[in-house]
Amino acid sequence: MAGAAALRRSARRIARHVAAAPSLSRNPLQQPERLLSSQSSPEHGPRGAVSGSELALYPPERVRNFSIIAHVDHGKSTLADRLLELTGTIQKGHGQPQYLDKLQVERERGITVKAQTATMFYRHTTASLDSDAPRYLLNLIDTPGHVDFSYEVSRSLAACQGALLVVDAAQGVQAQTIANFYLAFESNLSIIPVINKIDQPTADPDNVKDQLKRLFDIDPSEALLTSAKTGKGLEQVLPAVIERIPSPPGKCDSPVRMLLLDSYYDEYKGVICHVAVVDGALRKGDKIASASTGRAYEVLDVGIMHPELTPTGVLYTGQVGYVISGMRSTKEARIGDTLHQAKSTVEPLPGFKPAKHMVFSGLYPADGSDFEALSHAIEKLTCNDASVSVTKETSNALGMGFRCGFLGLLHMDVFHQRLEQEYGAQVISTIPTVPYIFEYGDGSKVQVENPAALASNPGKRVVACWEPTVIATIIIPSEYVGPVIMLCSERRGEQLEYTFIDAQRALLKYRLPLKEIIVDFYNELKGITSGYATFDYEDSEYQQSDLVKMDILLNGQPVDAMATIVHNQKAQRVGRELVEKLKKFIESLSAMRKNVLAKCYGGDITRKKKLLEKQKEGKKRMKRVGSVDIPQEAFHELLKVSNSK
Ligand SMILES: Nc1nc2c(ncn2[C@@H]2O[C@H](COP(=O)(O)OP(=O)(O)OP(=O)(O)O)[C@@H](O)[C@H]2O)c(=O)[nH]1
Repeated sequence: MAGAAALRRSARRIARHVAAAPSLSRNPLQQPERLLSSQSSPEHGPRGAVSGSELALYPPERVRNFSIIAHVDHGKSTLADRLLELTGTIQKGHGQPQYLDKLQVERERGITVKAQTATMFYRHTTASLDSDAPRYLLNLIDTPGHVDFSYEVSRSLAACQGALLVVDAAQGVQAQTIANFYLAFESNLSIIPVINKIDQPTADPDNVKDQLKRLFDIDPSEALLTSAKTGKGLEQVLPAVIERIPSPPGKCDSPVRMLLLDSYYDEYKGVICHVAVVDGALRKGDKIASASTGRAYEVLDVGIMHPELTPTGVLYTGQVGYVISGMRSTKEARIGDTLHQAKSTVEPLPGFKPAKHMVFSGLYPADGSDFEALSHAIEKLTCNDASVSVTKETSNALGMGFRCGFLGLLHMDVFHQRLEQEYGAQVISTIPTVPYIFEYGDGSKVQVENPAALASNPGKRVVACWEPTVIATIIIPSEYVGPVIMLCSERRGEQLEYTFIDAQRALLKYRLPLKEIIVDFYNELKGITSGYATFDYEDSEYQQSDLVKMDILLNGQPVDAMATIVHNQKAQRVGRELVEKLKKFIESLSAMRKNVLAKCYGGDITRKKKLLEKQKEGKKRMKRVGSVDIPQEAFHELLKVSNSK
């Protein structure tokens, strides 16, 4: 229980960062119904054009840049929708919920993968309807909640001075609430707690207020109570943003200096960079340069996301928007780079820590002849997801392919799905692995991202190995503490903390080897806690470990794509399970090999064609290794075994 005191101590430090609530007399809640109505105006109609001279009306003191952060599914994107509607940025009932989740994969999975920015214009009125009431330019950044994408969150926060910390009124503080709170806290942001989903029958906002107080020392009176579903309480949100979040700092008279937040490739427009203008102003036609490469560019187009790209010809100090400058590839648009007025010397902005790749996997074309097509698809997709690392590799089993580094398993899965959906690529991915470090007898050390690569040093004797670890935070109802502790110790975890966040729920902190959590840990955790556990992790140091390489032989031949590195004590068990599973898959092949036309007596040629096509498809999804055909699914299924035990 030692952690409770530490949590309280850090909470006291935190209190300073939680934005103080305005006094009631200043509280604009007194006019809820008016503020709730859409604020679209002739100047800034929904999706309407915005001119540069209009943007000039928003000096830094009239700008607020804020993120919405939360545990997954606590309602960030829905809240963002409501705020966009409230300000007339999108029309009410536009028929597309979670408007800012634009990717097909985001819509299908109901998760946010990419942070998205939207600029809104808002008249802040606290008294009667006052046409002279000051107008504000608000930049809202909706961020992903899943742990794999916390890199997106930390990048987004760099453009913000404040954050709405959304907490589900029934579920309360969860693992990613804590992680995201600390990200915002460490970025010195003003934090506005928003207790959302108060319409739910099981909502218990008072309990959530207690948790916020206990964990983060947030004064209960500072929390806003909302339902993004019914609209209740939403009228408080934007006034709180204006009153509690500071305006962006920056020097209006200095040469332009901006932070490159994100970039992506558009087939028609080329590379589009999202930027936060820190100092000065940026105009179409300006010459800008990259602080990291020194290359100069001409600004061809500049504008805001309102919420689609809206050209304005200019961006002023403190504003967030986009720039198109003739960059040929997103490789030139390094995220975290400083762009500045060409021929001026400027202090580069702090930028970001580079993305850390936690999981590596080989990606191969399902049909070897599709290598060029896969190469093209990966190149295109990495233009829009720069957090994936890619190097070419060759496998004797699968031919030519790529070794890719991902931020986590979900990220890997999403990348895989996007390759299939957006580029029609059929991909086999090998068993995911984590970056191990091996030391050889001659004192040299190597980072091993592909287990098969260990074999390429046959003359070298391994004398020591290290594996990456994470610090995992798990929140569970207290009756599940026993099984969760057992699960963590089975996964070679070391307990660091055990506290209670309220009368019913416990918080456990464990150091766990990354390998032990990358697949199936979360599923198992959910399974043993009836779905109540939430889980988050941050990477930690390497620890020395007793690791061995395990090869799988088919007809006596090692299949390099199935090689894996496992803990010595688990090698036997994992090996047996892998082989049993593989056997099952290979046996099921006989069904695909059979004469599919055997039962078609005479008749319908189209039916026969269909059956043969189906069989051809099935065969296409197999890889011949030695004299054995392996279905594509086998690779996918095997990875689950190799990592789960
Ligand atoms: N009852 C109720 N449901 C809500 C409310 N706000 C959001 N939801 C629902 O909660 C679910 C998750 O909402 P999202 O807005 O996608 O949550 P999110 O935090 O953006 O999720 P990620 O992007 O995956 O992190 C959706 O089914 C919403 O319709 C609310 O105030 N009340």
